[in-house]
Amino acid sequence: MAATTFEMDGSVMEGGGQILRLSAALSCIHGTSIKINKIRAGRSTPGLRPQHLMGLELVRDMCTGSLEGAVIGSTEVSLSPGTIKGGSHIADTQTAGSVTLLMQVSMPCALFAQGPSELCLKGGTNAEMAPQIDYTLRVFKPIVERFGVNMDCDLRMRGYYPKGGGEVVLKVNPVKELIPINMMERGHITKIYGRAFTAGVLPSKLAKDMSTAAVRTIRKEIKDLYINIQSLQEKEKACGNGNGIIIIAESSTGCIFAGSALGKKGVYADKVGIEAAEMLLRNVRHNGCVDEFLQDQLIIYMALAKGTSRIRTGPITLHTQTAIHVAEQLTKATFAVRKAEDENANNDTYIIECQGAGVENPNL
Ligand SMILES: Nc1ncnc2c1ncn2[C@@H]1O[C@H](COP(=O)(O)OP(=O)(O)OP(=O)(O)O)[C@@H](O)[C@H]1O
Repeated sequence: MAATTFEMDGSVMEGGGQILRLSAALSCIHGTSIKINKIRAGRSTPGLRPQHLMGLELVRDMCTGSLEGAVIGSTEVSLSPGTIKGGSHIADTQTAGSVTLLMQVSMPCALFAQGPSELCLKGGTNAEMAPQIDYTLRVFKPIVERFGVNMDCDLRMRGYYPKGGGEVVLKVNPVKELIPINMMERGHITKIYGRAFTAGVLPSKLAKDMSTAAVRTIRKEIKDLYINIQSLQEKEKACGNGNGIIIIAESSTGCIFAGSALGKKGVYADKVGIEAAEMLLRNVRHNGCVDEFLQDQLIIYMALAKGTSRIRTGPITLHTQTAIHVAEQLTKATFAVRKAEDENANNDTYIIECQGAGVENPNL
């Protein structure tokens, strides 16, 4: 391993898998070795879980690097990256480990590759504590494309907890550099829509119950918009049993927000619908341009972009604070967070500003 190995403390702030994903991706992009210790020390089962391990192995393969200490349960790993070549790679969590979190770790690397990448990612597509694939496709994708990202994602099979079995194929073209984004005008909400689904042996009534309860909850606060939440029974292209909902709101200025939830044993379907609706309302109320999840997911792109990015958002999450901490340690980007004080701001409106590092793809 090269003498300049950076050490990252995996236990700081959020202390979860996100530190690992961001550190590995940035190490890969910069071609600098990294050692991450105290991995997921903030979690009840510390160390690498299948999703984290597969994510690290995927990054190692993408950058023809080497990985030490990467086994399930490990709390310390070292990554020595080589060149990011592009090409086809497969990562299979063999569990319901989230494919969207595999996308989180691998996509930034693919952007700085020598050529196009095609990544076949297997696991859970609609998993707890992670973006549902519908969130990644309908909320994350259109916004991240504003950085100049060119991606395509083919959802081949949905998979749920505990079986997994989902599959997506992600195609990413490399970029010379990323463009900064400016999302400061929230405008007004013009559209609310979504999907409530059941799959496998679960009755289709659950989807209707989730949808009805969600619409009723949103109606209490937003009275003048048609809310179109489709109830679907996944028949083909779905592995195992599951139910869940995602509700998306769009604004007149192109902002996109979501609230989502998944069914759990013993939880009534209408509760699942209400949970998603309340999440959406919470994210619409703060008058920002991105929701509480997109907030942390955009940080790495802001940090890599060439120039100043600004996003208006709600209260800064611990995930976002952690992402900023990692990005400032591993890139030359600097972030400033302040309260918004214009006439459209309320007590919960904040602005994240980033002087991006302007990382250039040396391979193009
Ligand atoms: N409902 C949701 N909608 C969209 N994104 C979500 C949602 N829930 C979580 N996320 C995103 O998923 C990521 C979760 O990161 P986190 O580090 O907590 O997960 P992890 O790798 O599973 O690790 P750990 O098990 O250690 O928590 C974050 O980027 C967060 O914004």
